[in-house]
Amino acid sequence: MKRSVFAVALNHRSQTEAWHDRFHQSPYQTPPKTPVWFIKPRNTHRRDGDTIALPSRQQTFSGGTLAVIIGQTARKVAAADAAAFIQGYALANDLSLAEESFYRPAIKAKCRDGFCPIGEPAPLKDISALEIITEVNGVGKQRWSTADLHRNAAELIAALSDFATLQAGDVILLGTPQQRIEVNPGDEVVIRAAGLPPLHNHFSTQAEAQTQPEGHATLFALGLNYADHAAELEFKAPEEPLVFIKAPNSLTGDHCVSVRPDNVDYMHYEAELVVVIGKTARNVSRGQALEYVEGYTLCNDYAVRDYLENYYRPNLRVKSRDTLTPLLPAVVPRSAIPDAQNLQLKTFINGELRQSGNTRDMVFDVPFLIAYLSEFMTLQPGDMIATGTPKGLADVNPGDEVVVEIEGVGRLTNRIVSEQQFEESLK
Ligand SMILES: O=C(O)C/C=C\CC(=O)C(=O)O
Ligand SMILES: [Mg+2]
Repeated sequence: MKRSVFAVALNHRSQTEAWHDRFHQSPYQTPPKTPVWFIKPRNTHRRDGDTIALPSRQQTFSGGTLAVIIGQTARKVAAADAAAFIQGYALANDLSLAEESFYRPAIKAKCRDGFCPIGEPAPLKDISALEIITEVNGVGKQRWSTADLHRNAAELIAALSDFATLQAGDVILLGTPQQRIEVNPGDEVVIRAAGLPPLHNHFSTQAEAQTQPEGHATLFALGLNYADHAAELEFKAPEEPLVFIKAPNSLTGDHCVSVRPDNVDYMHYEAELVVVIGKTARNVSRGQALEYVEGYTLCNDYAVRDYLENYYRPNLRVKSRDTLTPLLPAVVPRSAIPDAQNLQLKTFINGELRQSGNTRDMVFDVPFLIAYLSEFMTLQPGDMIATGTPKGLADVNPGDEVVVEIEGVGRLTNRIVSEQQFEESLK
């Protein structure tokens, strides 16, 4: 079953109390206005009873939480109606390295292999004050209540489905308290809550590789991976890849529409080379990395800058909106692209050239990115890496035709429509 696992940070009162002063300082400036979403991609997914390998020389923390399972397609659902879209609940463990910052997406801390085991589902009538208990080696270590969450399941379904259409089987993790329990190799951890099957996992230094990953292919994206684009946004080029994950609901195809939300000031295009993984990659060296590439395609990584907040920036509400990742379906085999680090990228708006760059200007090249990600995540065939965009961004408006073209890879055309036009088209 293909599914997406969404999670939310800073949703527990103990977290916002602990971070209160920091929220008013750089880089955050103000407390988050909207849920701080992140994605637990398919390499993190495990089941009850699975053994989970812990990274060496780094502290890993348990994050027992409640998972809400979506039962039917949910698009722009009001909180008052959300119950009809909930199939059931399960226990989950949102494992993480230390949460030292909420500014940029925490891929290395939260998306490591096995960092999201989810238990068996069951229906529950009332989760308004459900106690989530964590036991380590048979000893109760943590107990927290869903009554202390800022947003409940219905409110989170409403917030997420407002910009990302959810499908049956999708999951939302409701959050974790500030205090986290450290887990070590040899530990047996059980997450319990009344009315739900417990979630048992053994932790070790080694674990069997994930056989058939269940979730959607992961679409990684790079922020500020061209120094000239970083400069135009008044950032320095990052010293480590700025990786975020785009949700599959945002994908659309060639000659499709992309929806510009009404009442926003700035939605811009981003021409990007996309690498498609062709075979399972884990701990791959930079020198071997291209052997794991099936081929290349291209995407338009649109962004609605009005929705940027300094929490897991760029946040899902900016980058994972329905229809805002047009992707060329055809993949050009690696053999046909002798040097992916020397390709011209162009964007045309209504026939006028507006963006032009070359993949040689990437801050982190394709082999580096594959080696970097595969050091802590198993990359599977079908996973993709959108490698960032060069400078030359501009606003787009309803009626605009946007063409992204990458030398030797292809040409992707899409048209901008308003939210109102799009809603009309669905009737
Ligand atoms: O934080 C920002 O303003 C920019 C983040 C991502 C930009 C992006 O998608 C790209 O550089 O490509
Ligand atoms: Mg981008």
